[in-house]
Amino acid sequence: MARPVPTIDEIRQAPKVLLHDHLDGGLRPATIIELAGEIGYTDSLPSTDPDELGRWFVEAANSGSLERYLETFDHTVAVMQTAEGLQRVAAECAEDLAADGVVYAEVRFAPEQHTARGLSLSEVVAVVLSGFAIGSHRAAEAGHQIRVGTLLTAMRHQARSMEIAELAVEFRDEGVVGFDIAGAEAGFPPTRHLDAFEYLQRENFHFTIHAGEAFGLPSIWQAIQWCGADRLGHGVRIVDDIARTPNGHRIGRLAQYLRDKRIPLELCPSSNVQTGAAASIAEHPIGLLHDLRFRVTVNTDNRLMSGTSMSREMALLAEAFGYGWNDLQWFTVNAMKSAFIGFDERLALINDVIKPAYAKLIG
Ligand SMILES: O=c1[nH]cnc2c1ncn2[C@@H]1O[C@H](CO)[C@@H](O)[C@H]1O
Ligand SMILES: [Zn+2]
Repeated sequence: MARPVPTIDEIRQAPKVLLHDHLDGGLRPATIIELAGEIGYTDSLPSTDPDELGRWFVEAANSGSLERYLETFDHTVAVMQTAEGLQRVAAECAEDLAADGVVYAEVRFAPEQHTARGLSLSEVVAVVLSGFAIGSHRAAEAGHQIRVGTLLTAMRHQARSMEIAELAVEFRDEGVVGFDIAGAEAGFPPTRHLDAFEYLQRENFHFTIHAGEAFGLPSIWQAIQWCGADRLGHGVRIVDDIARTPNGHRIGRLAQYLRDKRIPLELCPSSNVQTGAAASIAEHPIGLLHDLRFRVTVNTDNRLMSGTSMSREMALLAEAFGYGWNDLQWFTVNAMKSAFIGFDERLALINDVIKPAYAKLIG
């Protein structure tokens, strides 16, 4: 008899690892409303009822286009402009992830978007880091251990990536573990930011690049072969380089390279359905990429805009593809192996936290 698929409540109890989560895409609706009140932004909000506001974000983000999806961030970014606001949002992020059973998370945000009310880039980074520390501490007191690493994002349509890369390196001993570029993909190839990526490589630093989400193989190819990305944010369109044949699959050279080099794909199922990168969860290329043993990881992207959590993303996949605990452990270990913290720390989390917990679940 087939084993029942794990339920969301069971999955919440299992340790999970999240590599792709945006700080400005994960606010609690009630917090947005309170922060808006403090800075005089209330009249610009689509609703002042938390439940209604939460639904508004999901519906507005269900646009089928990345550009329209990204417009919803105007409201979250607007209320993340003060030291207190940023610290609170970061602390709640750590608490929410920990309560969902995430034991290690890399959370990203773009410092350049949070200076509208006079904070400097360094002040923005410092208060977010302190917020993560506060939230992780509170989570531990509530019985949930979490470690949060920070990624600094540069916006790909802007020209500040070198400055943000330097900022990331400046804070490397304070909790910033990597760098990223995000924003609209079509028309803004990663090679526009080559100087920043070359600088990061010279500094022996880590970076991921949003690529292969709203644009296809050329974007992925540039991110890996020109820019030297350690991981791919989404990368889902790598399936364009895989053809079904009567006997199996023909894997093109770029896809083969990613698979051979174990390049991690930060896949975000619900987000991809909302932006039109996948038709549905059941048709999401993660099924094929998992079967072909690419280095697949499961991520939330934006919990607010997708009305989701790490446990929910895993539960949706378990339901759609019949995944059991072995598969969920595989995704989790893949993610931990691909994290930007040191090898010793990754190994300790795999051996001391992840594997013992899944051993019990697998039974
Ligand atoms: O899936 C995505 N693709 C590209 N850009 C994104 C995605 N999600 C969020 N952002 C962008 O990243 C900024 C910093 O966190 C957000 O403000 C948003 O504009
Ligand atoms: Zn993203």
